[in-house]
Amino acid sequence: MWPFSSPYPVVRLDELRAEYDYIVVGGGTAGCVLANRLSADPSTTVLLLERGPAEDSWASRIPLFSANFSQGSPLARKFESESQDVVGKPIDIYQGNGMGGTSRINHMFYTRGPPGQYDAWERDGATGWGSRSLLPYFVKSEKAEYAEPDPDAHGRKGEWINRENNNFFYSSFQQSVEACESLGLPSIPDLNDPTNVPVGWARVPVTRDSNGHRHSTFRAFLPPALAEARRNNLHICPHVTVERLCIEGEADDLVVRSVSVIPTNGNGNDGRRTVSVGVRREVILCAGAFGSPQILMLSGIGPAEHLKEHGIPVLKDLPVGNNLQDHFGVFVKYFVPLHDSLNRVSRQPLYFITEFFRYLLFGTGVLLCPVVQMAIFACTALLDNSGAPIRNEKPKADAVPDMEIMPIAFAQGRAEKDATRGGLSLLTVLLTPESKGTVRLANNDPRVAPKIDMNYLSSPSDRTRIRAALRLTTRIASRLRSQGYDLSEAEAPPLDASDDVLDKHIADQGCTTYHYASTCAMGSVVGVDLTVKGARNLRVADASAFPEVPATHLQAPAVVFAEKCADMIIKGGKRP
Ligand SMILES: Cc1cc2nc3c(=O)[nH]c(=O)nc-3n(C[C@H](O)[C@H](O)[C@H](O)COP(=O)(O)OP(=O)(O)OC[C@H]3O[C@@H](n4cnc5c(N)ncnc54)[C@H](O)[C@@H]3O)c2cc1C
Repeated sequence: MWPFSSPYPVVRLDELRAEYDYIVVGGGTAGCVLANRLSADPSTTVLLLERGPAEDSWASRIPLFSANFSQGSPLARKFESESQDVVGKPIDIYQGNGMGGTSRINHMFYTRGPPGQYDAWERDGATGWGSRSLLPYFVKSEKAEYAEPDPDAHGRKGEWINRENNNFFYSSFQQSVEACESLGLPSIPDLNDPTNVPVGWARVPVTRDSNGHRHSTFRAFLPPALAEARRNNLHICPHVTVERLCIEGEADDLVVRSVSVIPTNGNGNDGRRTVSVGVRREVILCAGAFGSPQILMLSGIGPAEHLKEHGIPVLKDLPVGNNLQDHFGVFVKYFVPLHDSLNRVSRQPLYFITEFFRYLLFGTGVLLCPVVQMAIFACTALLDNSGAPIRNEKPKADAVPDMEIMPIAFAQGRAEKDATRGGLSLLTVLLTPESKGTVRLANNDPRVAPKIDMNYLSSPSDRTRIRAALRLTTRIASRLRSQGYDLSEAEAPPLDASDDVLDKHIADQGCTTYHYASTCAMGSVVGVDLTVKGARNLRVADASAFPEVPATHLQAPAVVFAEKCADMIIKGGKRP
């Protein structure tokens, strides 16, 4: 129902019950799924605790506005990383802050990831996490709203809508398709069908509903009518920060008894007003790749030496916060005609007003945020020294692409400053990094961002592969130009650039792609049932639990981790 006719049914901190069966910490991408599934049984009580707000305004659902997270949105939280050697400065990190979490501010791409990667996880010991085991969970949550989705690969009855971008909004996308095909990178007909070889170019589906609104996991899994219907057994409490878990027992038999919560925006005495809520069965952490390890460490589960430095009694020595991964990206920027670029919006106010009314009246146009509609996936091992795909080396069905190029019909920097031209960025991304960073406590305050060191390109193989990926990118740009597309270098290395020139470009244009993962990795921190090692009733089910960062965009895998976690909890019965 939209707009809301009555306020969203939330529960205040002072209204919480003394005890719940399940407490879900973090109402983000994964947390909304878990709260939905666990509260489906009316005899089960569930509490969902979220640091940010629950309001879901009209503007926050318009794709273009809601993806503009860096302009001080209350739904986004900004951190600064430690200085990164590769770019010589800290990088800005953003995460969602509010019900729906990062699915409220992200770019809405719905991509599941290559089946070969999940199968490799299973071979490495993650029993039950192979592609065949995960497919039913992808299908369960999905409502695929396109013409004829293959029923073996897609769901049509789930809660979470995704749809294809049928027509290309900017001509650079069609030009990129032609460039790919002439270079020997074929079409992937359906990026999310596990029977397709995941190498080539593909249209990227997005989580947007038929009204042209962002379909976050908040909208999908906890819509107002459902929250209202379940208000007796599902309590949703926004604007609170989980401080720590109160845990009893010995190192290999820990039991969480309660969760300590404080108001997020409180100050002075109010800010320290701690409420303790008891848990009968389990606590599930869904506070994201920075929040979940932070809460574990504040609760005494983490690297022993680090906890001692902060005066935190060590309950369990685990490598929490290690294994931080992200997809490192490098912008390659070109000038293109202004009319073929989102940069036009800021140059021509009249154009923006026309597009605004076009969206209001017809639900189409630039406010749908059609700046990325296709992406290119390749394996650097199958490129020659010049970056061109080797024609007689075909990837296998279980290939895991290690690079992605996203043509983005927008560019910052020089392209943004030129009033007469627009920008096109070819964002070149390393999908299977070997480099690992860390998340560590800055201090003992749960509201203070932890110290984040991404450690990008610390593995020599990562640098070699990002250079190879950039060579393919410049080759694609060269094809665009030879096809007659009006493109010239803004901030881009030339074709056949040396390693030194590429390294300088990487230092200038390296960036995060916001895919933070694996800080409570399966295998080292949680087991295959997502239970924290040594704990009886504590699981982690969000992007921090991935054994490694999936070679794709992360929201669909995060939802699948939540789906499988809920299924394991429901089938497993009572704990402890
Ligand atoms: C700008 C951006 C664009 C992206 N684009 C895409 C895309 O197009 N497609 C895609 O697949 N992926 C994309 N991603 C990545 C993807 O959205 C995230 O990896 C994924 O949504 C993370 O889900 P999560 O459940 O792990 O965490 P989140 O969704 O971040 O949820 C964590 C929640 O926990 C809350 N929380 C944290 N600490 C506490 C605490 N102590 N107490 C209470 N609550 C707490 C937070 O407020 C938040 O709501 C993007 C990410 C960003 C930042």
